[in-house]
Formats: sequence, structure tokens, C-alpha cells
Amino acid sequence: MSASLVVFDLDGTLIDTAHDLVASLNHTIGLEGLDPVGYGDLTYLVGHGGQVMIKRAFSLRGRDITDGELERMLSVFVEHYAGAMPGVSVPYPGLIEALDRLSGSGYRLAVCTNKMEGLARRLIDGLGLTTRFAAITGGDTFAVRKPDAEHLLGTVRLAEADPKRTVMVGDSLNDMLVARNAGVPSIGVPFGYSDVPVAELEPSHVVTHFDELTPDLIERLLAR
Ligand SMILES: O=C(O)COP(=O)(O)O
Ligand SMILES: [Mg+2]
Repeated sequence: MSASLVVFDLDGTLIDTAHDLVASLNHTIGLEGLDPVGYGDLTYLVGHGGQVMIKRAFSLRGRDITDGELERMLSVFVEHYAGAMPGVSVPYPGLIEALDRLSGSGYRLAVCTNKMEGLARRLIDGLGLTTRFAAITGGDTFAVRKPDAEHLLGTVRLAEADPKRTVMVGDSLNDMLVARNAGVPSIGVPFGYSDVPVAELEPSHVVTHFDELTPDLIERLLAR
């Protein structure tokens, strides 16, 4: 039988990255004289990769940005963010226990994030979590990214698992859409960076704490 897989989004799902993202973004846009963004802005800014985050921060402040400026700002951001990693970013409560529980029951685990793969790997590595994952893919791993089904299906292939035995866990619209597009059940978490309540994104199921993420729940969703 081919392997079963639980795929996690990164920012706002596995790891609370809010403080470090805000610090590095504000460092970056501050160089251009923009007023800092706050934690409340992350629901609009995060989930589509670094470029979109910077572009949206500029638009929040009513400023246009050229492609050349964007490229320069992105490298400033990446250098600052990568240099501080893992900073004060931490796994959400109960995550490690949930990963232990799922691995212990034979599930493979993977990460599918729109963060650049290099940043994602550095963060996951800095938190000592790399060996837990059969695959880690980012917004620049494939030619497409979430919500394109191929980002998730490519992650499943790298993890050598069965898409029919895969569940996606995420905090935002792109996570629910990629799951739907790939034909896999989704689990929403309410503690991330969605701009609407996660239930409104119509995941197959919502867990409010990782204590609720059990092999039994995964099997119930796969049986539907
Ligand atoms: O916007 C990003 O950089 C990534 O966000 P994600 O991990 O929620 O996909
Ligand atoms: Mg997310």
C-alpha cells in the first residue's frame, strides 16, 4: 500500500512567524521611508510569498513599486530575515506532539509553503524539524505555487505518497484552494493569517488546537 501523507502549510500553520516577518518587513520598507506595518496587517500580507508581501506593504502605504525596486527590496528582506532565523519564531502549541503522533501511526509528513524554499528550509532547520518531513517545497520549487494543484501534487510525489491518502493542513485561502484543486481533504487552523475566519474558507474540518489533529481524524477525512 502506498504511503499516507499529512501536508502542512508553514507560516501561520506550523510556525508562528509573525514577529520575525514583521521585523524584517519593517526593516525593509523602512529603508524606503515607509511607516511600519503591524501584526494585524499580516492577514493581508502573508500567504503568497515574499514578493507579494512587499508589494502589498507598499500598496498599504499608498506607494507604487517598480519591478527593479521590488527585486532590490526582496533581497534586503531575504538577507535580514534569513540572517536572524529562526529568530523568535516557534511551533504552535501541541505541534510537536501532533507530529509525533502522526509519525508514530505511520503517516509521512511534508511542508507545502509559498515561502521561498530556501527560507522555509532554513527556518525548519533552525527549529530542528527538518528530519520529520519527507518533502519540503516552497513557492519557487515548481513552476507554479499554491493555489495551483500541481504545487501540492508535486509535494506528494516528492514525499513518495499517495494523493488519495493525503490531507492538507493550512491557515489561509490558498491552502484550502490547493487542497480542493488537488482533490484532497483539508483541515483549517484558526490561529494563522487568514483575513476571514478559517471556517468561511470551507475546509473539510477545523481544528482549534493541534491536540485535535489525530490519526483518527485523518482517517475519518480520508474515508469521506
Ligand atoms: O507568504 C509566505 O511567504 C508564505 O506563506 P505560507 O507558508 O502560509 O504559504
Ligand atoms: Mg499560511
